[in-house]
Amino acid sequence: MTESTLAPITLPPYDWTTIAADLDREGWARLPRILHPVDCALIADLYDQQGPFRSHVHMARHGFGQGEYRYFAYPLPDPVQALRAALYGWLAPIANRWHERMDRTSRFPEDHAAFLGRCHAAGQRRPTPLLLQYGPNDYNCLHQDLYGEQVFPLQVAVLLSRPARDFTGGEFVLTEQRPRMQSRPIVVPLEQGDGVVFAVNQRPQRGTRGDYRVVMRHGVSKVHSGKRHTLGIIFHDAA
Ligand SMILES: O=C(O)CCC(=O)C(=O)O
Ligand SMILES: [Fe+2]
Repeated sequence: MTESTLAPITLPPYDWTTIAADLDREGWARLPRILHPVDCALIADLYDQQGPFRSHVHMARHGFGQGEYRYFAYPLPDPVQALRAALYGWLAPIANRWHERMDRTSRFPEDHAAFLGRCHAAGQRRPTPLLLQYGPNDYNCLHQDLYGEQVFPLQVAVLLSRPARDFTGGEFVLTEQRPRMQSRPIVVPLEQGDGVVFAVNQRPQRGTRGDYRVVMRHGVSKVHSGKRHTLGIIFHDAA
């Protein structure tokens, strides 16, 4: 199938007040049915084409886990570009509140193009949206997608495959590291087309004596059978 068969993407009418409250409380929130199953299949099918990508990473070679991913090249395929820009618009105010609560001085512009301008000026010019592919026994070690000093504190992953039908195992996992405490594990059940928005690294947590910072990481448990594809949307570009 060709890229041109991908229809324009608009976001479902989410309740962003509830999403913001979930993010504040838990550090993640579900974005149900952000992509239609047809678009999920079309985007996953891009994986085997050369054209849309700038690089190909075999995770085992870097100690990142087992499985592979490809970073999209600019210009991004329409639906990826549309999702990235639309999601940023809703997430930037939440990111700004988080920065304020964490006593960070920088604030994010309303518009994603303006934030990318800042990344590019800082030497972070390479696109970071990616397509991941996992087969049997593949997994993704806990990590943080940091690519330079410019960091947007939230990112989104969209499950493109059907759990139990296309693959088994392969759960999306988060950990939360609180000061002076052991890490807390979180499993996020996703259906095909569901997105999850989550903290890239630090986030503020409300405590009895004001806000403190917790550190989050994300990864994927071992895939037992089948093939699992994910679309990753990271808002900062890479050096
Ligand atoms: O495959 C997944 O669910 C996780 C992908 C990931 O690490 C990312 O989108 O940054
Ligand atoms: Fe990641």
